[in-house]
Amino acid sequence: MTHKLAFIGFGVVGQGLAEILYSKRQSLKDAEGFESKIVAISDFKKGSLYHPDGLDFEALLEAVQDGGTLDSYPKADGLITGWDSLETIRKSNADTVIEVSYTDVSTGQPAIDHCRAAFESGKNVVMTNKGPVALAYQELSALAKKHGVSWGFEGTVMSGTPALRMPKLTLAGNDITEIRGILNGTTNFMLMRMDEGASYEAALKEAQALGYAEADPTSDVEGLDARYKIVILAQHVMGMPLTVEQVECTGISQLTPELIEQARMEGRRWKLIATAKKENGIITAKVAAEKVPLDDPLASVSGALNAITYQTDLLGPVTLSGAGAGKAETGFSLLIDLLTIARARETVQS
Ligand SMILES: NC(=O)C1=CN([C@@H]2O[C@H](COP(=O)(O)OP(=O)(O)OC[C@H]3O[C@@H](n4cnc5c(N)ncnc54)[C@H](OP(=O)(O)O)[C@@H]3O)[C@@H](O)[C@H]2O)C=CC1
Ligand SMILES: N[C@@H](CC=O)C(=O)O
Repeated sequence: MTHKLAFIGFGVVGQGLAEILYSKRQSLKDAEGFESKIVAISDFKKGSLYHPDGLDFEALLEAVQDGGTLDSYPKADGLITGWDSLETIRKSNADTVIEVSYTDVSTGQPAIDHCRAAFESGKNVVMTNKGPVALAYQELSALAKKHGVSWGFEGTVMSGTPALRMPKLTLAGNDITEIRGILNGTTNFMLMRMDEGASYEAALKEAQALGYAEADPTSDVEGLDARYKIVILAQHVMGMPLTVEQVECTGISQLTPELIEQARMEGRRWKLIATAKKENGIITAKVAAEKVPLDDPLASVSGALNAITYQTDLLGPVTLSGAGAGKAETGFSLLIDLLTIARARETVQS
């Protein structure tokens, strides 16, 4: 069967997934039996399109990448324009909603409502938006279950690097007592560039141009994005209730060239580290810039790479390193969530 997709948001990550689905369509069909079509896109400024028979991948990407909007997409019989996000979720014939709108770090909205509307309409959601997972994990997990649909959010932590799926599947049976890692690509990239002599402002601009930063980069530089991610890890991987407010949080905006130089003289490097620790059934978590010694494995994680160490009772420390942000890297996280849904559907049908 062909998977019918509705995109809410069509920025860096949305286009990243669309490019992968188009460029790998044959190999996905051959290797996985996976076929998809985009039936709808609803984006604030770029516009909204819906066609129940599917939109043309190439024409969509050409319109948005050449003109910045979907306005030049060819008009065809049956094409509907102008639906907002909730209309698109409720009225389209999609079976899966791809939620790739902005992460709102105060309320998680409107993405939480997007998930509610999708689940209540019997649609799966795959998303990279961290708000709903960090702020409404219990409610939305229960709602998806009640409606018999799937909720995938691998890309909310470390883009396509399997920071959620790897521990849940392959470390199952372990007690994970501590998680420590570099969870934000923008700040890790900025710290590398500042260590090389770039100014804070220039380093941030570069990270934005490379598609790593949040729409409001305050979330990156003040540690709010990493705070959401450690909350997601605590809830989903450690199975511990943790709220955003319980996580002490500082970012990197206070780091001056002098502080960076001083760390270098001490044989250390600044890194934005997120930690969650479980002791006697109580979880504590924080996000803060730390001067790590050069022999700490996290010291050599550079650019937009991220790394995470899971402290397990049966295996000891297990470290995973890989991309933390980026267009194709995060587009891939949505693909693996889609393939997981497709494989489960095949298993049920066979
Ligand atoms: N970039 C990355 O490397 C990663 C990003 N993420 C997360 O993925 C999500 C998407 O990121 P990214 O693609 O980089 O962000 P972009 O800002 O490039 O794209 C977001 C798109 O969503 C649109 N949008 C925002 N709110 C709505 C809404 N309510 N309805 C319809 N469209 C909306 C925006 O519209 P417009 O701008 O046209 O007004 C924009 O085109 C974010 O939540 C981010 O936190 C997660 C992991 C990595
Ligand atoms: N802005 C985020 C994007 C991925 O979550 C980051 O830089 O890590």
